[in-house]
Amino acid sequence: MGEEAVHFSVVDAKDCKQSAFEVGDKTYVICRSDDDLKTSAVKIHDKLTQTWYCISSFHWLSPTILGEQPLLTKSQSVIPVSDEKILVIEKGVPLNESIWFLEIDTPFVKQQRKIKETEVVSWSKGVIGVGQKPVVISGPSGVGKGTLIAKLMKDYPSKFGFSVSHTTRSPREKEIDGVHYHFTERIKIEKDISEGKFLEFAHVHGNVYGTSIEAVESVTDEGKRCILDIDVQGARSVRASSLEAIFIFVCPPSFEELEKRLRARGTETEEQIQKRLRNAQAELDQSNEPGLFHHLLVNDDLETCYENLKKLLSLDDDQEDSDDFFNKEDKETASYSIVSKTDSEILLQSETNEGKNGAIHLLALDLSSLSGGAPGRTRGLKIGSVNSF
Ligand SMILES: Nc1ncnc2c1ncn2[C@@H]1O[C@H](COP(=O)(O)OP(=O)(O)OP(=O)(O)O)[C@@H](O)[C@H]1O
Ligand SMILES: Nc1nc2c(ncn2[C@@H]2O[C@H](COP(=O)(O)O)[C@@H](O)[C@H]2O)c(=O)[nH]1
Repeated sequence: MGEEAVHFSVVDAKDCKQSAFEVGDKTYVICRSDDDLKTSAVKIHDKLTQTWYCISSFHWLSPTILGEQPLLTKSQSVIPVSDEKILVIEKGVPLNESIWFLEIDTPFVKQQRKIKETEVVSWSKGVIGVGQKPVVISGPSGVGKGTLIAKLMKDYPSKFGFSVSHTTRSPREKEIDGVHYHFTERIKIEKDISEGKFLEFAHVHGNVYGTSIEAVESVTDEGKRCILDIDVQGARSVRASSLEAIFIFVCPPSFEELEKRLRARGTETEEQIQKRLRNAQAELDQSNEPGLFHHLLVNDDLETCYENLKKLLSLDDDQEDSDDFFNKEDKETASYSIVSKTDSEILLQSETNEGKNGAIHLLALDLSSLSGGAPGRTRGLKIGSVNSF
């Protein structure tokens, strides 16, 4: 962007310790929590019912605030970017720690509001770049999903990361807590699910299995492509979520061969094997459903199937994550204020980062490619330096 193209329009950006914004029929106040002055609190005023939702002994008047919350710094710069999200820039931290969105009416928030029957908002950390799309692998029990994924992890340890699911089933011999699964109690997983910490969950073969938002995001944050091994119900839920992924269904060469593999694995009782085989038929029936899986792979000969899986993954035209900007320039503490906004771009001005000749450092935050990450992260931010003046 050239010098002449820089316009400072008057925008509704609040730059202070407490910010209030009207979006639709509601006013959102972002402020410090009374209990812990470093964390944020959100109060919501509904103009239609003239009701305040803030921490209260009446639970229906306390808003539910989901997601990891930003630590409040000396001040924030805040502006609504759409009817769905408010952008919050925290000051005095490295830029890649400073960009947050308060989701006020995204599909995820709408869904949670219905479930909880109260006001809900959700914090989501802004992340530069899109990362590679996660890969969801489904297929009947015993078809070889785990075997294929293990080979991929062994051959490409720096490229792929496994989404470690939670389950209420007991560990098998050689299964390690935190590596193969997070083995958990039903009461604990149900509480976490009700608090919106899970991307998806399902009752599978008599146990609860679920993918936490953290399981997926921690892999993507490491710069790796996340692999999910989940059943068809889970795949369906992820398909309906904001997470954009590649969906692969692994089929057995025959039902007889599937049964043979399941028995040969020797990890289930006869009763469990029968249950898994019944569920296998139902899963196979859904594998061709339009709009569910992008690819079907037959796992007959393991090596051939593995080669086909590798081909599918390398053919995918995902963009590489580009965090060059942060690597080069902005690991250091920065304080940026919002100075102007268009539909797709926000201009930020550094307060501390003046150039040698006293020039003001400007950054353009491009919101045009925001893509659905799992709730908890807003990926697809692009950022670039604007000519100083
Ligand atoms: N192509 C193959 N040919 C023969 N055996 C195979 C093949 N692929 C996997 N197996 C074997 O089949 C058994 C089941 O494989 P695996 O545990 O990977 O299945 P899975 O789909 O992950 O099952 P689950 O959903 O129950 O976790 C294992 O003993 C594995 O070694
Ligand atoms: N919906 C989900 N399904 C999951 C998850 N993790 C695993 N699974 C599926 O469960 C069955 C059984 O697994 P097992 O380890 O007991 O053999 C298998 O189909 C997995 O794909 C999850 O987080 N969500």
